[in-house]
Parts: sequence; structure tokens; C-alpha cells
Amino acid sequence: MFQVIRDKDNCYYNSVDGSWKPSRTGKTIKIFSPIDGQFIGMVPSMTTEEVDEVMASAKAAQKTWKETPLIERAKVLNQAAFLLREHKEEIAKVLVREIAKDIKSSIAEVERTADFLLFTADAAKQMKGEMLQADAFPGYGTNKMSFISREPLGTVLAISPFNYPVNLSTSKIAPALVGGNTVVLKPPTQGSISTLHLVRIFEMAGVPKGVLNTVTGRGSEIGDYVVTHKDVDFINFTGSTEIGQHLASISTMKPLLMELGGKDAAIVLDDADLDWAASNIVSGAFSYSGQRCTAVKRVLVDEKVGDTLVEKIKEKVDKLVVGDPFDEKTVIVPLISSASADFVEELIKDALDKGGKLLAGGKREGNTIYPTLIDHVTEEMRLAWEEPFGPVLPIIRVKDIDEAIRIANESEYGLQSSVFTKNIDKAFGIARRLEVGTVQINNKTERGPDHFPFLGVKSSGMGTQGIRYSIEAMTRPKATVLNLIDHI
Ligand SMILES: NC(=O)C1=CN([C@@H]2O[C@H](COP(=O)(O)OP(=O)(O)OC[C@H]3O[C@@H](n4cnc5c(N)ncnc54)[C@H](OP(=O)(O)O)[C@@H]3O)[C@@H](O)[C@H]2O)C=CC1
Ligand SMILES: O=C(O)[C@H](O)COP(=O)(O)O
Repeated sequence: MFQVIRDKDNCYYNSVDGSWKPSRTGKTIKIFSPIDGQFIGMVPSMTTEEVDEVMASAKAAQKTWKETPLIERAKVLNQAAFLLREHKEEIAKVLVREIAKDIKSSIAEVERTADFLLFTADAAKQMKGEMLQADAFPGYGTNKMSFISREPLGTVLAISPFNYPVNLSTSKIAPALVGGNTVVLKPPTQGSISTLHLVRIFEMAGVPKGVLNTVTGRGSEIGDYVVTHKDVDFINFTGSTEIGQHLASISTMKPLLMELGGKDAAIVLDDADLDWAASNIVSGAFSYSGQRCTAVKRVLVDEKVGDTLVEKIKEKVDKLVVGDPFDEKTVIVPLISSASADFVEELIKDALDKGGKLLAGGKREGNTIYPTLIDHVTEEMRLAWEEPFGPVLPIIRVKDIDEAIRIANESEYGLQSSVFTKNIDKAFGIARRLEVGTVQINNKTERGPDHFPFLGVKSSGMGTQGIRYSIEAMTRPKATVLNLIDHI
């Protein structure tokens, strides 16, 4: 068992300049489990002075870290991957307690994160600079050459959401570090204990002093100060569109990479394999109780096959196991907070009040919303447009492909879409017209594998993540131009 540093009252410390520091003021935030409301621990609510210290340490450490050979930076990532695998059960259990993610998905999150680290270390070693020779522009000749290498940006501020505290922190930290940046990590408050376990792993893996630091505290209190801090050179944020837009409005002249909310549609054509579509839709919509940005959040089905598809979906929804996240069979877990459950209930009620047909669920116990399937959802209902971040799936029946594309594109979001059909020509034609970052043909919407580009358009994000893409986003080209004087 490895120890994450905390005091006798179970208050965790922050990683600052290579050591673990308690709150200087004694101001802390208590973390309770969404499963049963039990107290799990506390984290410091850091002050602006404490944040300044973190930023100064990251800035100072960057000078040495960027000169550290790539092979040494990559070794830290490889070692962290090894340690994560070694401690995956312990870390997964912390995830289960803190964010009520079912045990199978929690273990998968840790394993996936270890793979992410290994792949990032390798990808960085494959990246190359380039050389360009001057050409046709008037006044320039072949005596002029630009040697282009990649430079780190400085200090990256990483802000991660509650639903993947380990994985979505690492997807920012690893590409930033391997690119020669230092990192200040602001974890989600509900999820900060899991994240501090991850940071301890990095420390054990040999990350040098000041290279990876943490700032705990509520985003609503300390967030704006951190985001607008003069020593932050890049912001990598995953979270809600509302907060993302706020950060974009206050962070002037700082490059941003943001993955935000979604309302991913699964479009099902009349020639689709309906069994395959139904399995994908149910696992896409309900895993971790729908608390995934890429969850299938609406089905747009050709009315000719609507009844058959709905019957198949319902059969699977009825079998979803609701309950204890520590049980390997559980899929439907308590939502992260009662406010989230209230919001999901509100959307369900609105749909039912306006004529939606409840086929499954519609029941709540504490923060657990039973898997809910609502048929005959129309464009007047909020559920057609808003992101529930909970286990509720609306079915919208459409008369043809054009109507499906119109409704899919009318969303403010543009993360992903699925198209289920056996006609590959149609699939590509529809994919071309959908305003999203990724179209999945005959598969649920999902982020992985993690070396694919992952991005949202419209209100779903800015910039592109994915291993190589993230390294590129957190480094910049540096051009050194050679001018040959005696050019023959
Ligand atoms: N597209 C994608 O890849 C993903 C998108 N999401 C989206 O995220 C949402 C759910 O995640 P959730 O964690 O609730 O999202 P939030 O936007 O509430 O929080 C995300 C992070 O931002 C922090 N934060 C809040 N306010 C500020 C601020 N003013 N300045 C700086 N940081 C701040 C939060 O801290 P604190 O916890 O202290 O409030 C947390 O660490 C959903 O909308 C979902 O779609 C989630 C995962 C992936
Ligand atoms: O945080 C999220 O919701 C993710 O970025 C989605 O990842 P997943 O598709 O692998 O669950």
C-alpha cells in the first residue's frame, strides 16, 4: 500500500515544489462519498498566496525540466505507468468511493491511464523537427533555410473534471511533461483525493521538484485567480461548457485547449443491424450512469424501424444492474451529487409533461436515477437538446436522413455522432454533413483509443486532444534561420 500524504484528521496535502504541504490556513473542504454520504477525507482550500507559491515553483522548475533529455522525461512516464498498474486496485477503490464509478470502469480507467503514459512516452520520441528551404517568394533564394524544432510553452494549467479524475488529469499532464512543460494541476473538488493519488504516483516515478504541482480548492473560489495567473502559459481544461466559456472570457492572451459538453446523437437508418445498434446505444448511453461527455445522449431513428429498435433497447435497459458500485455487475450508480440528480429529474419531468412516453425507469432513490428510456421525444422537449449527464435516453423518431441530420446539427454542441447503417456510401455522406469532431460509423460515441484525435466543435470545445495532438498543442514551433553568405 502506498501512502498519499495526509494528516491525522485525514486532510490530504498538496504537492508543491517537490514536497507535500498542508493547508497554511487550516481552511479545508470535506469530501463525502456519493454512495452513502460517508466522510472520505479533506483537501486544502488554497489561498491566493499558496497559489502564487505553486506558480513560482512551476516557473522555476521549467528552466531545468525543458533541458532534461527527452529520454529522461519519457522514463518518468514509463515508470508512472508501471506504478499505476502495480497500484491499480488501490487507486480504483478510491475512485469508487469518491466518484461512485463502478469498480470495473474504475479499474479500466487506471489501466487505460497506464497505457496512455506508455504511448505518450513513445509518441514523443517519434516526433521530428523539419527543415524548409526558401523558394519562390521574391527576394529569397536557396541560401536561406529554416530549421524548425519544437519548444515547450512553459507552465501548463491542467483542469480536470470529476468523471475521469485520473485519466483526464493524465491526458493533460503526460503530453505537457514530455513536451518539456511544467504543470499546475487543479483537480475537480469531488475527485481531488483520487487525483492526489495519481500525483503521488508521478512523484514516486521520479518527477523532479516543482515539475508537477497541485492546487486544491473550489473552482468557484480559486478558479478565476488560477486561470488568470500571470505565470500560466497554457490552459488545458475539460469540463462543462458553462465553465469553459467563462474561462475563455477571462483568460486573455492565453492559448486554450478545451473539451466541453456534448449531446451526441446515434442516428439509426432503416438498413442498420438493429441488434448491434441497440447494444452499442445502451452501453454508450448508460455506462457510468451516462456521466460521460461522449455518452449517447439521443437516438434519431428512422421511423420505419423505430418500434423494433426501441423494443431491443428496452430489453437491454431493463437488464442494467443498479446499485453498489463495488459490485462488478453494476452499471447504474448514484450520480455525483443530489443537484445533478435534481437536474436529470427535471429533464425527465419536462419530457413526460410534454407527452414523452416512459418505457423504463423514471424512478429515483437518493442520488440514484434508474435507467430511463423515453420514446416519442419531440423538439419541444428540453431532453432533445440539453445534456443530462445522467442515465436517461430520449428516442426521437425521424422520417428520413435529412431530418436526422437537421436535428443532429441544430444542437449547440458538436462533439461526436454515430451512424448505424450497412450502406457505407450513405454513412460517409452523412458523416460529411454532421457538424461534430468525430463520426463513429456503426459504433457508440467514445473518446478512445487515446491516440485518435479527440475534439469538439461549436460549444463542445476548442483545439484537439489525442496523444500526438496534445503534445503538439502544448509545444510550439521554433524556427532558426540559416543564411548562407557564400552561396554557390
Ligand atoms: N468533452 C469532454 O472531453 C468532456 C466534457 N465533460 C463535461 O464536463 C461536465 C461535467 O464535469 P464537471 O466536473 O461537473 O464540470 P465543471 O465544469 O463543473 O468542472 C470542471 C473543472 O473545472 C473546475 N472549475 C469550476 N469553476 C472554475 C473556475 N471558475 N475556474 C477554474 N476552474 C473551475 C472544477 O473545479 P471544482 O470541482 O472545484 O468546481 C473542475 O475541476 C459535463 O458538462 C461534461 O460534458 C466532462 C468530461 C469530458
Ligand atoms: O470525460 C469524458 O466523458 C470523456 O472524455 C469520454 O471518454 P470515454 O468516451 O472514453 O468515456
